[in-house]
Amino acid sequence: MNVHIDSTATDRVLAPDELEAALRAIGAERYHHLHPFHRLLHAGALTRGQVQAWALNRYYYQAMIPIKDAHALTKMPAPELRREWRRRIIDHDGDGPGTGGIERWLKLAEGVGLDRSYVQSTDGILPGTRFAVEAYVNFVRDRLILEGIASSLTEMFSPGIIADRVRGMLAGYAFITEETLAYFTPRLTQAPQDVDFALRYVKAEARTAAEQAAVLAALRFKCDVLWAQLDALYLAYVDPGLIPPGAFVPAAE
Ligand SMILES: O=C(O)c1cc(C(=O)O)c2c(n1)C(=O)C(=O)c1cc(C(=O)O)[nH]c1-2
Repeated sequence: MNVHIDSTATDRVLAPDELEAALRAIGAERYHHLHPFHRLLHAGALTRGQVQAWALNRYYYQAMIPIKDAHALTKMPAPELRREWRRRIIDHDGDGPGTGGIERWLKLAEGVGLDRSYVQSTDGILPGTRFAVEAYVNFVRDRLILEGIASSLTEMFSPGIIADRVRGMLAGYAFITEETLAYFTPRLTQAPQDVDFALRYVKAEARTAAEQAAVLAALRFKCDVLWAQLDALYLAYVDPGLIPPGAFVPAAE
């Protein structure tokens, strides 16, 4: 698979710290903390049904992350790379029944009043969620490992939004407790650990202008994956409220 050259790239090779600054600038401009759906969610401005729609749809992202990471593993020739990356799969899948991020997300979904088996079926998710999440999995499957690792770097920006979310949701919704949001607590340490490795890898391995352009494009793509999921939620459950056939319909409140 070829490296994809971004039309906005310059020919100049960036110093590693310049590359990091360019990655951070993408987050400042495009990360999903800026999306109107998140602003409403974190401000306590949504109904319980809208919060349920968010939890239900985001489950699909959570459930597919280890599949995405398993694709990444198949492209890693070195044991030390795989050792680092397989930790991510364990973070999400756990190392036994009842453990791991996916299980904690199911608890969050149950905590907001959803049925666990309905969530696991993914029957009620939006088409936009499905297509965006699958685009991420396919991206990591089909592109270079450098691009796959770079696409995980949205996690550079997640501790900030997670802290805002937990604070805002606890303050804004009577039906949310700290226990409901327990998913997010370990993410505050896991995400920086993930990023530490991925950022070092990308800064060391993206040596040509074309590789650096591919890394920047991968992060923009991933911001789009996250943004598109929130667009789908906003359109279906906020404004204009176009719920696609077969998707989750909140109970009247
Ligand atoms: O709550 C968030 O806003 C948020 C964002 C992201 C992200 O930036 O992709 C991830 C997560 N959470 C998360 O919990 C998570 O496990 C995760 C894995 C990945 C990835 O790309 O491998 N991103 C994220």
